[in-house]
Amino acid sequence: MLEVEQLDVALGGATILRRLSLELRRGESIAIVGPSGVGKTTLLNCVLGTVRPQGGAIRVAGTNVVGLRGRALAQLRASRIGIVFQHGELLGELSPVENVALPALIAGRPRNEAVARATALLEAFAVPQDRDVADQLSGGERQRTALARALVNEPTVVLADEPTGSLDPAIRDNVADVLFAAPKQWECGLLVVTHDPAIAARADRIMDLSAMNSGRTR
Ligand SMILES: Nc1ncnc2c1ncn2[C@@H]1O[C@H](COP(=O)(O)OP(=O)(O)OP(=O)(O)O)[C@@H](O)[C@H]1O
Repeated sequence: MLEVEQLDVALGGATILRRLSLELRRGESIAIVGPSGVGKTTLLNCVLGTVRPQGGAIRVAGTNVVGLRGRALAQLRASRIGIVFQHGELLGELSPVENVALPALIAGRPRNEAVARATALLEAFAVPQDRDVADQLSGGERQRTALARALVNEPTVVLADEPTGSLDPAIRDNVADVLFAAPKQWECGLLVVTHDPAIAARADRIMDLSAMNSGRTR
């Protein structure tokens, strides 16, 4: 699903990731942990193709992201990768269904199909659908909507950067239930960056970047 092989990344003259390898399989979740500045978000950005590594390969469903540009990169990202951010990053003035359907519409799916899939995902994640705009959703509902949006194009890989970081503990657990059920339920791989040990512990595997990055120099 996702193979990272011997990844070398330097930013601003400093080595961030060195010879980093990992393999994420279908139905599996991996928590990426490590101290602030170790390169967790940088790793996600490399998978997205927004940070270009100096060396190594990142294969998403067999296609190497490294070296892909422009339209080919955008297409791979849209069809194969879903993203969940810390604060949901929904479009507040659109409805929950519109937020979730949007990536499917951009990918060229017919409107009725996009709306039907968005509606089904929101229902599965118990997000109220009678709200006019996403700004009316609670924090937990927003994150569940963001996960629905990440899944709407049936991605190979879901990347989540501190997806529960802005939630209080009771709601955090509810969002984590939905998040960690996703790989098996929707047949994708899940890469979660987190500072929260309770969230990391729910992943199938934990990778500590400070331990994995051999010979890192700052
Ligand atoms: N565009 C850039 N140019 C130079 N340095 C950068 C750039 N982007 C990130 N960095 C640096 O790379 C290092 C890794 O950043 P990254 O955001 O990946 O860390 P992180 O592990 O996700 O940290 P946190 O847990 O605080 O979010 C940091 O020292 C950061 O300042």
